[in-house]
Amino acid sequence: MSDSIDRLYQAVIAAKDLDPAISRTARLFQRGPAKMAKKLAEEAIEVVIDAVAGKSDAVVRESADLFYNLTVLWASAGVKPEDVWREMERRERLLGIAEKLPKSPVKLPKTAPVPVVRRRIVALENRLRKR
Ligand SMILES: N=c1c2ncn([C@@H]3O[C@H](COP(=O)(O)OP(=O)(O)OP(=O)(O)O)[C@@H](O)[C@H]3O)c2ncn1[C@@H]1O[C@H](COP(=O)(O)O)[C@@H](O)[C@H]1O
Repeated sequence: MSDSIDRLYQAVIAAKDLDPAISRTARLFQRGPAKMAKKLAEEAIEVVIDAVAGKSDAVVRESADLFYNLTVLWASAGVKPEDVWREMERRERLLGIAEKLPKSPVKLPKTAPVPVVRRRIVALENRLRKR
């Protein structure tokens, strides 16, 4: 999937300085981040509506529109896809570590200094399951 988004991002970068009369991307860059954000939000809502309605084909189409508008906003904000992939890999490693944390707090001998109470890292799926 990331290859497709990387290619889309390159296409968006290549299109942003084209004639706005023929390129939607150039038109979005001409109108600026607020318009880009509005389009992205609209697409996100369209994905939600179609998903709730059980229209999976429409979810596919609207998700492609969502990814397009997201890459446009990334480009405008100076974000590259690899920045996002790096953050996702960091979280994967972090959650991976969380998986290895003992489920119950570690029993420390009385003489040990009182540990700084940190928010226990709970794996994402556990958090979702508790909702
Ligand atoms: N991947 C996309 C892409 N996905 C979706 N869209 C556009 O986004 C629209 C979907 O948003 P909407 O549903 O809001 O469509 P709309 O209602 O007609 O739009 P508005 O009237 O609301 O502005 C589609 O109709 C497409 O025109 C895209 N436009 C361009 N790309 C790619 O971006 C690159 C640059 O293309 P140009 O912008 O055409 O130069 C190319 O590689 C294209 O393939």
